Amino acid sequence: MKWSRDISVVGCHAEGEVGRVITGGVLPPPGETLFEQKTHLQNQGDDLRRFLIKEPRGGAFVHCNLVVPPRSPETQAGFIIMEPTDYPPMSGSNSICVATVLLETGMIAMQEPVTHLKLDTPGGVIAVEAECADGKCRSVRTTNVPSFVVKLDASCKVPGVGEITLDIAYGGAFFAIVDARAVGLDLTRENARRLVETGEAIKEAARQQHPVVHPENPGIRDITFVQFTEPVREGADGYKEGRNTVVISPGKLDRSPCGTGTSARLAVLSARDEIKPGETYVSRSILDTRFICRIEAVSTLDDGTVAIVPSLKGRAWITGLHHYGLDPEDPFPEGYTLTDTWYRAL
Ligand SMILES: O=C([O-])C1=[NH+]CCC1
Repeated sequence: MKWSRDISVVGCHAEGEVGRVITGGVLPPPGETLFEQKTHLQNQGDDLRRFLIKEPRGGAFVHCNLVVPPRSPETQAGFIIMEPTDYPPMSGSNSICVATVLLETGMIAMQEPVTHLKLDTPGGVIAVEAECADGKCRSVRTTNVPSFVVKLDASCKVPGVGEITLDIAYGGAFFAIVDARAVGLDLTRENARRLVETGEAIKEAARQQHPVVHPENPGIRDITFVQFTEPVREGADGYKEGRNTVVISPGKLDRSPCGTGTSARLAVLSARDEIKPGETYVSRSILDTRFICRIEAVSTLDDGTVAIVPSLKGRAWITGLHHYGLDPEDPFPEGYTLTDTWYRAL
């Protein structure tokens, strides 16, 4: 066997959402910050993402996280999130996968019963609290970056859908949040393809009609995801509970409750005075997996925007240890896609 590339990857999923973790074979990209490193990868090193996420080594369901040395003070490691078409600044399910892999593979020493970490991401520093026992992470609580509302009840004209109302908020990426009833779709597995098609149409229209930029980082801009929601109700355990599903381009649903999407939704609920700091909120996915969430604090951005600091707790499971190699004669060194599983050509 003669490979020109040999990349070590730990397979993992958090509450059903795949979050593979690159643990070897890739040097850190240049850059003084994780955001600069992410930008370098995006602009000059995207072959890594294509090699691992496109077929035949990946698929439209794959997310990959590159572990890099920390850049911010007091952090123990950093990670850069690579998705089927994007490099989001932060990701809840991926943060739970990365923390679980770092601790269960011993890259960072596990402390039982609780390990506290600070991890560096392109969207900022996040705090992680992992409940550990017998060498395993039983749960991971991530305290996310400040999340805030951009617009409530914005109008959006969507070809093939009509005029709808949506909220726009940031939770580590920008989300257009739509009540699923407005498009006549229930959040069921059977509706997955229709939710994706409708969500992608809404995303394109919302990006054009509602351009957004992060007040503290002009490099973080544009709506990345559409989140469909069901109304908040009281769950069986007495906590407020809301189901959602997030559409991830080019064409899949987040199988987890989506930590950044839930963070954006909590910012909207807080702005509408429908949830208080410290109150438990259960976010459920289309698979009915759960993140247990809270608003940990209320803060203000540099421009005076009111923000919340949300946390989400869930669990990840390691599914395999992989070496992805490139045979110099492989005809697909940067992979390929077909619209049968990728929904649209890339
Ligand atoms: O949990 C999260 O924030 C996400 N999961 C996949 C895309 C973003």
